Amino acid sequence: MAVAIQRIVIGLVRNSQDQYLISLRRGEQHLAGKWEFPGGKAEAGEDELSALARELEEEVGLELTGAELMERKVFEFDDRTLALHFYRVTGYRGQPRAREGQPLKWASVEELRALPFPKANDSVIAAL
Ligand SMILES: Nc1nc2c([nH]c(=O)n2[C@H]2C[C@H](O)[C@@H](COP(=O)(O)OP(=O)(O)OP(=O)(O)O)O2)c(=O)[nH]1
Ligand SMILES: [Mg+2]
Repeated sequence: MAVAIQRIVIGLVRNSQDQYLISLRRGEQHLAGKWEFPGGKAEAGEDELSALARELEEEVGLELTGAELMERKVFEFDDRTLALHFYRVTGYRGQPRAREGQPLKWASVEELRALPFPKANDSVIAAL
């Protein structure tokens, strides 16, 4: 039987200084030690924009008001295959806060290029 590939939604949130919101994956998480843009797994039957809005609220306390799809890719990690949906967040309300206790910061494109991110992020970061 075919197994559905896990859908992941990811938000690139940019501030007025052209910095992007990132957090550190930790502990037992897949890809611990890598930085990431906020996001996570879409639930069964949940559309991707709803999932993105939910993840941004849960992880960083932002209310999503607009987003555009940047890139969609299926990526095979050593141990799993994910369908990643990268969105450029075009509107949001609120100030970001680390609602899950994760290290959270704003980083310039130059800093993003120097920090460790999952391999799946390479093309999106290159496009910024
Ligand atoms: N959030 C996020 N995940 C990424 C990025 N790049 C990348 O390969 N991933 C991978 C890591 C994870 O395997 C998956 C995201 O799932 P997640 O672990 O954040 O899931 P979740 O927020 O729903 O958390 P959980 O409830 O399962 O703990 O996508 C990225 O930039 N941001
Ligand atoms: Mg997550």
